[in-house]
Amino acid sequence: MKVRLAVNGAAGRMGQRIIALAHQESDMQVVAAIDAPTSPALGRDAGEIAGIGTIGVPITSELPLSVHPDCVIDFSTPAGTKSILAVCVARQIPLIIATTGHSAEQKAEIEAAAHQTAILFSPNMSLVVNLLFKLTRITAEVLRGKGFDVEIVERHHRFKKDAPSGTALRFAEIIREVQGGRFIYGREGLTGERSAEEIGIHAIRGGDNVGEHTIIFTTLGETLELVHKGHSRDSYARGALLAAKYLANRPAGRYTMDDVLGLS
Ligand SMILES: NC(=O)C1=CN([C@@H]2O[C@H](COP(=O)(O)OP(=O)(O)OC[C@H]3O[C@@H](n4cnc5c(N)ncnc54)[C@H](OP(=O)(O)O)[C@@H]3O)[C@@H](O)[C@H]2O)C=CC1
Ligand SMILES: O=C(O)C1=N[C@H](C(=O)O)C[C@H](O)C1
Repeated sequence: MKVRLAVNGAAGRMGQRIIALAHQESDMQVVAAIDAPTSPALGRDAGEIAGIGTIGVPITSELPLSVHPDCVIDFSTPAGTKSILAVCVARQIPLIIATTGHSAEQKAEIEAAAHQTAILFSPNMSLVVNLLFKLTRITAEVLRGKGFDVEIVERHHRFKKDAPSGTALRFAEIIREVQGGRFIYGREGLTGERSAEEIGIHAIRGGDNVGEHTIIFTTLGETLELVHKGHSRDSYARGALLAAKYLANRPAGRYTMDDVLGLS
């Protein structure tokens, strides 16, 4: 049985890679491709937009009622997540939310929706970034109370709409869960000396960088840096496809990339 996949944000950078890589999988079939109601890609074939030739799936502004996917992957915008979340809840379709930049209120809505359908919500679908979440937690536990300052630096392409990245925020949350502290977004002016509880978060934007994150643990005399550098969006896309195979036909509930990757 093939996993029937719908993609939200299908004409975007990630949506195109999802469609291209899913098309290569013998056990997957792209059955729907959704994008913004204002998208110039509406009505065009999703495979052509993704650069792989026609696949017989037009880009639409909504999930057609006649199409029944086993799973939806969302790489869009917070507004795009809101629309597809309502559809997936109403139609009981498992949903992978890879979009970032949601408000606290929207994150709460996503968590609540997991009571009604299967939801996997992760700011990063890469295997090794998810491993780095674990390594960061271990490092924070070992260095807790030993006088280390923690700062997080992320770099992304000039087109990215949200800052800091969802992944940087997740790293910061992990530090705060282990050590306590408060987030400081960049610094400017007469800030005074750094206080021990600060967790600095810094966003660099430029060029075509597909994503880099550095978690800096620094003290008087030495520094430890944990670094991930993405080279291609395909690392995120492959993780999302693995997640779709895992989530298809699961009952309602909140699932994580740790479940998918066996990192729990
Ligand atoms: N979790 C992860 O591993 C990763 C997450 N991301 C996140 O995924 C998201 C998308 O990234 P990226 O592909 O680079 O961005 P793009 O801007 O290239 O793609 C987003 C797509 O969503 C479309 N869109 C906008 N509004 C809606 C809507 N209401 N319904 C459906 N589609 C809509 C956009 O259309 P239009 O351009 O016409 O507005 C665009 O085609 C971002 O939030 C990014 O941070 C990215 C990479 C990895
Ligand atoms: O917009 C991107 O490109 C990325 N966004 C995600 C994030 O905000 O964490 C993940 C990855 O870094 C690429």
